[in-house]
Amino acid sequence: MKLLEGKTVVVTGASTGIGRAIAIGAAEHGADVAINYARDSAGAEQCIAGIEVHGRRAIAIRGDVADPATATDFIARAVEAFGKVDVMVSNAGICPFHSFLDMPVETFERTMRVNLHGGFYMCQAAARQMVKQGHGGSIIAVSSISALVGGEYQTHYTPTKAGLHSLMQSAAIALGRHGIRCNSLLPGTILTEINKDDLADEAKRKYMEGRVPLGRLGVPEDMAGPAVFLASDMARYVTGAALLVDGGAFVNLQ
Ligand SMILES: NC(=O)C1=CN([C@@H]2O[C@H](COP(=O)(O)OP(=O)(O)OC[C@H]3O[C@@H](n4cnc5c(N)ncnc54)[C@H](O)[C@@H]3O)[C@@H](O)[C@H]2O)C=CC1
Ligand SMILES: C[C@H](O)[C@@H]1OC(=O)[C@H](O)[C@@H]1O
Repeated sequence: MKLLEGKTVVVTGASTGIGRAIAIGAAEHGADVAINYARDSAGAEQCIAGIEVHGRRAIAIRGDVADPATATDFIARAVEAFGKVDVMVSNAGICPFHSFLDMPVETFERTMRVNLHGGFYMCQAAARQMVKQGHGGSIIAVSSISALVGGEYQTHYTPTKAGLHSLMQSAAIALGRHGIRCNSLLPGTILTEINKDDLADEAKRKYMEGRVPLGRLGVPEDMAGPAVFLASDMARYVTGAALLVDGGAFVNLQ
């Protein structure tokens, strides 16, 4: 069964990793997809090809999500191409691992701007379009298990992920009357570019794997099904919720 037939899905930071897998998963379920990407044109092209393989239309628009103008431009270009926006997946993010006591101001501020401010601008721009269209919609923020737990080298990052989930809770209230659902997706540890260096440390990787009851770290494609579910009418009464997709890592205390 195709869950997103006839829908337009927009995904930020989709040239790689989780964003790319969600964009392609949405196309597999019948959606036309607009992707935002920062710099990696080759990655964006691969994502477009992955969408088109499923017989769906795709466009890629370059832009830094930290700039509010990127969000209005992205939504306008998606509407120009496909006529509407039904689903926003705000996925773009960075996690430059760094210790707390000597965190450079620029690293802290950039992480905030990309992850939290960027997510706000993108979700707001999509919501404005959905309200104008008048037939509801679904907004998904890619938050993290890190919204729930800390990380020694992620003191600048985990607050952005908690903030995104909080944003979805408040937006769910603000937008419920318009039939727009807002939820967050909380991936556990997923093997992507964002943690390639961190997990190159064999001991760290083994430790992280050992924490997962399902016995392996995640891959980007593990996020596609949960995102498609939240985007689809199967989740028509789900809003303000957080869907943790971590192989069971969070509950594995002892
Ligand atoms: N990999 C993991 O273990 C987890 C990742 N996440 C989140 O998933 C999201 C996707 O990350 P991954 O796929 O893992 O890593 P990734 O590094 O492959 O993907 C991040 C994407 O965001 C894009 N991006 C970064 N800054 C941008 C900007 N200023 N403007 C536009 N795009 C920008 C990158 O170009 C890249 O395509 C991030 O928000 C991350 O925080 C959440 C939980 C776990
Ligand atoms: C980048 C990290 O490996 C990753 O990001 C998250 O949000 C997860 O909690 C992991 O720590």
